[in-house]
Amino acid sequence: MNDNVVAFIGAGNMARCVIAAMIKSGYPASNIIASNRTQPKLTQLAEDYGIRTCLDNLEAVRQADVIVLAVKPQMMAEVCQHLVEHAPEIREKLFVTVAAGLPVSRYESWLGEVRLVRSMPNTPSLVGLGVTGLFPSRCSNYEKAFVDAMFKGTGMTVWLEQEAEIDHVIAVTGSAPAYFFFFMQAMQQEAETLGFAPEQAKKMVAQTAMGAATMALESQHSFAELRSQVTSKGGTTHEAVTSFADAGLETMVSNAMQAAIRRAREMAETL
Ligand SMILES: NC(=O)C1=CN([C@@H]2O[C@H](COP(=O)(O)OP(=O)(O)OC[C@H]3O[C@@H](n4cnc5c(N)ncnc54)[C@H](OP(=O)(O)O)[C@@H]3O)[C@@H](O)[C@H]2O)C=CC1
Ligand SMILES: O=C(O)[C@@H]1CCC=N1
Repeated sequence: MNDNVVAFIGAGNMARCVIAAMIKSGYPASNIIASNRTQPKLTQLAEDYGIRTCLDNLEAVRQADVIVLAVKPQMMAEVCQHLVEHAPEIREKLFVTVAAGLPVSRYESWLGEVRLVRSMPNTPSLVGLGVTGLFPSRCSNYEKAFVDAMFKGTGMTVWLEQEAEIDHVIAVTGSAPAYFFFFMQAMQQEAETLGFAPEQAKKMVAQTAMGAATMALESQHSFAELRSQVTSKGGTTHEAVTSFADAGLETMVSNAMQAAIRRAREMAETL
């Protein structure tokens, strides 16, 4: 499987996350190539992971068995149409896309009836603690197994039966690191107001988040039970949590997740 050459078109945040995961799980750097419209990120990727890079998307896809489309959704039509116009033979290759919003039918309108996996990783993939949702179209079992292995190093993979579930994965895991970062940012700000130095406050908050997440993963208890273990009757946590509840935390979270789903659907209609 490691003989397949994988080309990343677009070498931004998400390409970097997946490349890091592949290298970590032992994929040969010589079989990974990234192309980007500008040089700086390519130089960094080559330095960090020893992969091959180029500035020409066509050069990258011509060498590849698997093509990972990792540009922003707004750029995808232009990128796909350029590839297929100048290298129509790539229609025979396996495509993987990381883009939010764009449905399989849109890729088929640009590329024809290609074999494609829609993926939705998240940024913690960079440290092997991500979650990636995967939806296959026209793929063989071998190709699904290959893509699963490609993303295994991102952390956890979840194969989906319905394409619409990709939008749910966006809300639950794809966009979600930002929710936690926002929460931690707010906690750090308050910790600094209380007098902790910025670096110290950041570490205290992040360590607490990691501790809580690790406990949740290792424990059989529900989130509600774990929360109640922290909450002494008549104590401090009760006051803090009641303040969140009174401010409508659950509704806020639900609204935010639904907003992410709505935007993914809008993108599917407008891009
Ligand atoms: N960030 C995230 O958490 C997640 C993102 N995604 C999806 O991943 C995709 C990429 O997002 P992200 O990595 O954050 O975005 P980035 O902006 O970091 O990366 C996109 C890259 O594409 C390059 N690019 C743009 N146009 C072209 C082109 N014509 N040819 C070659 N390269 C090009 C850009 O180059 P330049 O350096 O010149 O700008 C940039 O490096 C999006 O579709 C997004 O929906 C999916 C899951 C999570
Ligand atoms: O914000 C976005 O559109 C992308 C998809 C999920 C995370 N980042």
